[in-house]
Amino acid sequence: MSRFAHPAGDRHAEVLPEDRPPQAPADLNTLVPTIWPRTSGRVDGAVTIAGVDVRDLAREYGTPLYVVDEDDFRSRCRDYKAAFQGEDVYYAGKAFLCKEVARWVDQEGLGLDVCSGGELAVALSVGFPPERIALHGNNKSYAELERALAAGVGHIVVDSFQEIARVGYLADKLGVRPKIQIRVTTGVEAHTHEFIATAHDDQKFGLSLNSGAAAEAVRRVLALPQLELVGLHSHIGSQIFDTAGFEVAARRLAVLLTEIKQEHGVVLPELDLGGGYGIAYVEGDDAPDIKVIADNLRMIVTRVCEDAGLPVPRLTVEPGRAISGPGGVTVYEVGTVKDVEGLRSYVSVDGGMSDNLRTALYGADYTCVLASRASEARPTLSRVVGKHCESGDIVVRDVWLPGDLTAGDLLAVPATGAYCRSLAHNYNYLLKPAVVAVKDGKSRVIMHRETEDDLLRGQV
Ligand SMILES: Cc1ncc(COP(=O)(O)O)c(C=O)c1O
Ligand SMILES: N[C@@H](CCCC[NH3+])C(=O)O
Repeated sequence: MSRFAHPAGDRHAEVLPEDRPPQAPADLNTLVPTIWPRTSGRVDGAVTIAGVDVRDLAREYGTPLYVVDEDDFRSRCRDYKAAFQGEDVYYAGKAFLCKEVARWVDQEGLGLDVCSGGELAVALSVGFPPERIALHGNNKSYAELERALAAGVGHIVVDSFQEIARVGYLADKLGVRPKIQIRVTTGVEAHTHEFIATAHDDQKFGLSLNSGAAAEAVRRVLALPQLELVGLHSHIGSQIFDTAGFEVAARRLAVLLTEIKQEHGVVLPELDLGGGYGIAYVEGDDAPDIKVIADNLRMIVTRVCEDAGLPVPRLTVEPGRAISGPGGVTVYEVGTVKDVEGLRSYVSVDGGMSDNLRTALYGADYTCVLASRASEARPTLSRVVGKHCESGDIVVRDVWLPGDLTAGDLLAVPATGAYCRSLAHNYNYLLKPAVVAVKDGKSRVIMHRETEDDLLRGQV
């Protein structure tokens, strides 16, 4: 739970003036380990990531800048692989994908979840093995499906009756027999922001268990011999801390597996429980331990299936945020500092809602530190804002920053490795920042900063 959470307990609720943090932390220079990349620290007062000083990064590549700690990313892939040993882990590319990240995911032996033709194109462009790719999406086009089938993508996760017909038609046309999972809406009300909960009935994803649509989808897929129905899929939402929702979903899917066996005599070998594992954004956020989640999920599915006399299916999980989020840091340069008497200090940086939409979109919590030097100046309650023409353009809603903060200082916002670059946009024609990977004291660009030529290309 966030330090600044609303008393009602909704971590995404608007922070009201009376909810302001009661007192400043004793030391503004400390990097709280749970929210910074595994290799970060301070040297000479400045923040370093993987041994690289953020001042050098800002000088060499400019700001705003996304910094990705390669070892942090890879180590989290390994953590998931170890926790789910014998099962399948697919990285959800929507969290953050580029060619280099696709290579890391491939080298670490994970699968890849893509949900558009664009994500698929990135993966295929670096030779990501198609059999380890799963294609998701609630409105996959004929072109996207055809490309995926032609490439030999390992799983298509079907999301509607129309799509089942489309895939059936295309499989016939191409002479292939794709593996199909059915995305099931389990009716679980995940404890997260409304916009990122995906398993209650009143939303766009999946086929409802309650209404019988999921069971009907099973019938329709089984009726098409050109499709190989291999399993069920559920994704209950994102940034979830409370593991109970995963367990309820797993139980409900296992019940459906039993019903499928009774109705069709078919035993499905796979169960995909999706992603959604929360990460710490601010001090006090208590991210679930992946080993505990893995053990619980396995135990529940085993118990339900054994009770029903079913073989235990192979599990798949699809973490996105939990792999790329913690290793990412955004570095900004301070442009102006404006004290609003009796309220707070407004610190404007050179990016904003175009490089991190999450605060504006979900009221998400972030924190930040002065990164280019240490300071013992008096802590000042501050709001870090961007440079967009929008008063909701907030990067960090409430944070204590040193009172001597000034133009030219660098701020670093941790835990921005997921859903920041991937949600980036060009509002006000700001340029999407570069992404730099750091490792063993070295840095390299893995996504170039956009240029004005990029913005003007395609305009007449
Ligand atoms: C089907 C599916 N799998 C995996 C994910 C990844 O979620 P997260 O980044 O929260 O782990 C998502 C996004 O919420 C999703 O829609
Ligand atoms: N974009 C969301 C997560 C969406 C997950 C995809 N279904 C976020 O930043 O939290």
